[in-house]
Amino acid sequence: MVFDWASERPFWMIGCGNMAGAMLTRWLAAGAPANGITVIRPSGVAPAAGVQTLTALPEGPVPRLVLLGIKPQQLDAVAPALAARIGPETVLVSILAGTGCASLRARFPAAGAIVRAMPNTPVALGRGVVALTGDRVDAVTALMRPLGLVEWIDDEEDFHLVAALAGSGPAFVFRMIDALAAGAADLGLAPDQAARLALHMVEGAGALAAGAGESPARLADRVASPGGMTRKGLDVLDADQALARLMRATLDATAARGREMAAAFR
Ligand SMILES: NC(=O)c1ccc[n+]([C@@H]2O[C@H](COP(=O)([O-])OP(=O)(O)OC[C@H]3O[C@@H](n4cnc5c(N)ncnc54)[C@H](OP(=O)(O)O)[C@@H]3O)[C@@H](O)[C@H]2O)c1
Ligand code: PRO
Repeated sequence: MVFDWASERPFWMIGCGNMAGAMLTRWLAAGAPANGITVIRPSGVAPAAGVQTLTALPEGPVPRLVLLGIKPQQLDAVAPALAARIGPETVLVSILAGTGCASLRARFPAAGAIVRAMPNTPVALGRGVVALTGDRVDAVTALMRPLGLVEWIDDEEDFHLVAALAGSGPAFVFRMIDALAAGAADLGLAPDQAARLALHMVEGAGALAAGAGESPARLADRVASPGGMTRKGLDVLDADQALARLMRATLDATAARGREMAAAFR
């Protein structure tokens, strides 16, 4: 199913910062009509040419689609006025981390459907991940398709972990790129050259893993020539499950904050 930009309007984007802006960038690049989207944000700064950008909700018909792209801390400032404009024909899609469907339903009781989405910033290139939970709306699946991999999550409780892995994940990879470059620089390479090598290596390795049809473990074995040098490095990562434990602890701390936010923004 292809998203029908002509009939799914008005389409309001409430907030259009780093994350919603990345989604908009991709939708426009994939052919969405700029005049089919209205952005509402306090700064009034148009995120792209041709996109109607307002500082307050527009007059006129009830929106078909609302993408909530504000921070969870801003929800209670935004919800009352927005709720008054939403009707049963409205599908509300929220990208707010740690803000459950029940919290959204309590604030937007008239909405026809409520979907939580957890995108990540690589959606700007159409190579992101968008996890979805809540009311299963085919049009939302179609809307998210141009952004990258779309996955529905059955149990909303899993969404904290999904958000940690897919939503926050790019930040962890960016840290790893920096750590690889810093390590090489510390061992003697010129820092700018180390940064270039680390970045392109990760880009190529990710693309290879995505297209290989083989597990990352198998691909790692292919790099580690018997009796060669890579195995010695893998041994450092694998000793006492050092990397696996670090990744687990990273995801655990991230998801725990999601649960904490869910408790705070009930
Ligand atoms: N960043 C990520 O990688 C990521 C990934 C997944 C989910 N998320 C979720 O995405 C949401 C936004 O995060 P972000 O990183 O994009 O934050 P951000 O860059 O700070 O964007 C927040 C947006 O909210 C707008 N805003 C603030 N008050 C508003 C109001 N009263 N009415 C309408 N709009 C208002 C801001 O408008 P102005 O720009 O005009 O000030 C801005 O466009 C969060 O809920 C977060 O959990 C983020
Ligand atoms: N960025 C948002 C946060 O840090 C949600 C996942 C990615 O809260």
